[in-house]
Amino acid sequence: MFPQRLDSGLAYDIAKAMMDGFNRHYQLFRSESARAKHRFETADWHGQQRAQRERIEFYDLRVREASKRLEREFKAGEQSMDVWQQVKLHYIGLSVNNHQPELAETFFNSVTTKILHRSYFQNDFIFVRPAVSTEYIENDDPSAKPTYRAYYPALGTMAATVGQMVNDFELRNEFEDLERDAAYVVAALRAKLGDVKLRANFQIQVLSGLFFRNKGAYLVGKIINGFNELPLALPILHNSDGKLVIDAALFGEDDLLILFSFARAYFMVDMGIPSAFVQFLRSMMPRMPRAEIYNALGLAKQGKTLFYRDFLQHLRHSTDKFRIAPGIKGMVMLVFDLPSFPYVFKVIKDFYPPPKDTTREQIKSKYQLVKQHDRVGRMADTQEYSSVAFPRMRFDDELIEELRKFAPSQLEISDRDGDGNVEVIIKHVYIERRMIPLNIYLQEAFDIGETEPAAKSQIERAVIEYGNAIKDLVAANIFPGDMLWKNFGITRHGKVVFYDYDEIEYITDCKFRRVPQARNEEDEMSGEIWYPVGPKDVFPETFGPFLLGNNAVREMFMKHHADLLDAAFWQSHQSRIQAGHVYDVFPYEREKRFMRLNETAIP
Ligand SMILES: Nc1ncnc2c1ncn2[C@@H]1O[C@H](COP(=O)(O)OP(=O)(O)OP(=O)(O)O)[C@@H](O)[C@H]1O
Repeated sequence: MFPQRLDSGLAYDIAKAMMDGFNRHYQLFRSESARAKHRFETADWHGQQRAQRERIEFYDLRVREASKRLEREFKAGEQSMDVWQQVKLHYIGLSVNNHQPELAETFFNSVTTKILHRSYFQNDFIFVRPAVSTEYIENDDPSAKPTYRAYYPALGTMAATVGQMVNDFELRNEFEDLERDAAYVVAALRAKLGDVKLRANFQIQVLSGLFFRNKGAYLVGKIINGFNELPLALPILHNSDGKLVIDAALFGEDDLLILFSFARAYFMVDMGIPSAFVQFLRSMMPRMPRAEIYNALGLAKQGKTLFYRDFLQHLRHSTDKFRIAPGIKGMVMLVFDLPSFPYVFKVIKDFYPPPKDTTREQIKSKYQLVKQHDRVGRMADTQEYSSVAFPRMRFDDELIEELRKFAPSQLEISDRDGDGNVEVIIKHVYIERRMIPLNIYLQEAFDIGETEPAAKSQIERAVIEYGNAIKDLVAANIFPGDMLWKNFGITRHGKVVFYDYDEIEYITDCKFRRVPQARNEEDEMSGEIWYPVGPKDVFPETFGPFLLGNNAVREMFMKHHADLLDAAFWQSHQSRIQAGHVYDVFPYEREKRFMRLNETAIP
């Protein structure tokens, strides 16, 4: 029932306390993100990674704080439905002039569902879709930064403008040679645009917050000329003397999609009006769901909320059925998908056959580790959901049987809300981007015939990228544990990404060993492992037989990545990480780096 009158003072107080809780959350989130600039300037790389990790926890802490306060001060959980209806209306009123109303609504949903018993809250009490618009929000405070700045260069002043764009961020460090770098950017732009005529509206718009991640800072903007818009990102790094350089110029949607990929750590950006940042970024990457843009900006709860809304809408407007995901079934995870929807759903099974020796808690902690770790473009991000309800009629019977058999504790089939529609309710599920499993990708090439040029280049790409993926993971202190092809997927951009986390370990926790010399002929001939193996022991020489059964694959692997079969490779990386070295991770190809231009200039 819609309340006719807002007559409960208590409802207002609850709404106000909730909004205070949200504002406190966003203020802390924002100042932690803004401090990334200082960490970048002082080359505090460990601090940057720690902050990236810790910021993920902020949201849940603030939700817990706010719900405790509401219980303590207002006995919020004992209030009537009428009061809660009014709380929501007051909250909408308080959100109208807020600069992050969409986040405030999500915060309201989190706190409300925590306080009210699940069966008690209905959609009337929470925001199932936005109530307050995020269009045209501006901060009228004269001291506030605008969301983006516009520059109007002429042909002859382009390099000076690029310099100005960078200087406007007022980074404290000196540049090695900003004029030179600006000239590189302009040359790269010329090469990209060719001889285009500059139209009256020619301009460069630059988001006013720098994007920080690991050891990099990124200027993000777009070039507008006539009806064309070209996305742009300039990575700024420290050189070995602590001076700054623009390392590359990234142009176009694809380069930006790789920079903002779901397989990387979230950015730190000082944003007054996050929805305006999202709109700007979406105009550059129209195919990237808003949910993933919010995730990339570190606003993961908003990402989760939007993903779920997109998913429900997709369900309403599609007719296909959920099915067991193509590929080799997991021993630990039961994976299913909806063909028309580009994500997979992963449920932890109730039991695991040997040699798997793990528990639900351990598996969850590995997924959590990946969430908090720098994913270096090589590990898919997952969203964790509990009690997700799907329409039963959209489920393939074979999939229901599979769930009944392997994950009965996670499955409920019932008409939970009594509306006559039977639902499949899954207690706990991870959702992540769907990729083509690498074993399937390779098999496609084998089926064409390994001598066919198209198949050959497909195998080559897969094997080289697979090795590169493992090497990036190693640099980030991750040992994948299970390196079989089926545990990696290939993305739309041809990047190989790892997605099977249950056996993941830190490189620094592993013991990389050579296989000992056989003691006698019997040992040598034995098909069994005759030497003692500790729980964290890894024998890289033994990877070959599992991975390299196919000749074409073997040849390519040995050409590019034979070092992965040598314990010394792993040991040397381990020592570097132990010595505190933080590796550079580039979300763009080496060929794009300006450094290469400098190198070629050296005789
Ligand atoms: N993101 C994804 N995109 C496409 N397919 C996927 C994805 N994640 C998993 N799969 C499919 O599901 C299968 C099982 O997934 P996963 O490897 O995560 O399970 P697991 O139980 O941990 O496996 P293992 O038995 O190797 O430990 C994969 O082999 C693959 O075929």
